[in-house]
Amino acid sequence: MAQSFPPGFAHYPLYFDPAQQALLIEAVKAGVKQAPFYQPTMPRTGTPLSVVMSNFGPLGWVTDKDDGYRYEVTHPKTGAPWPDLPKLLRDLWEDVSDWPDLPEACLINWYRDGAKMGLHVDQDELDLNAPVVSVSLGDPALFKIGGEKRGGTTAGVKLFSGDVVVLAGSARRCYHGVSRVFYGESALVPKGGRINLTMRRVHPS
Ligand SMILES: O=C(O)CCC(=O)C(=O)O
Ligand SMILES: [Fe+2]
Repeated sequence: MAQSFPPGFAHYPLYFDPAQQALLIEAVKAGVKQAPFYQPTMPRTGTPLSVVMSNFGPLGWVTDKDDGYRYEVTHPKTGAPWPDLPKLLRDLWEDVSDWPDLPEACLINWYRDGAKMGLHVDQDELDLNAPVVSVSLGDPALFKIGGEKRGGTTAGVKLFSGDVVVLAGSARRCYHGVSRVFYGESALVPKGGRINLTMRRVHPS
């Protein structure tokens, strides 16, 4: 049977060409010079996530043992504001989001060897109507998306460097995750692996 993706899910293969991907990597390198990757941990248990993270934008998504999932205006380790959202990402949002306001946060996930992301719903935002727009760079990954309730079947798509995914409508409230990264297949990310950039609105427009 054909896989079924929820309404509002969109995949734009190779939205960014290799030259634009290289520019995005330069922007990430500059960003993490100002706001270094840090090791996020799960609420309560303190278990480390397998990705390391940073953010662009006025708000950054962070998590740690004591205070859990939340948005912060400053980096949890340096206390400095997050770097500005790069123009290429702003332009992408304006092109594909169909939303009147710019995103407030852009999470930078770095998947190194063996990293993945369990099924979850992005739900720390005060408005779940604005879409989530995400960019894949570097190694390919298997992205899974199911329904609005936990459990049940998922559909899967292999995301390659330069691909963009939009979660709007129902898909915005659906469980999704990254079940594996094909580590070492791309040479784009200087220290290897996959970079994912996920833009979100936090406050209602
Ligand atoms: O890495 C991806 O493609 C998905 C990331 C994600 O779902 C998230 O950061 O909430
Ligand atoms: Fe997510």
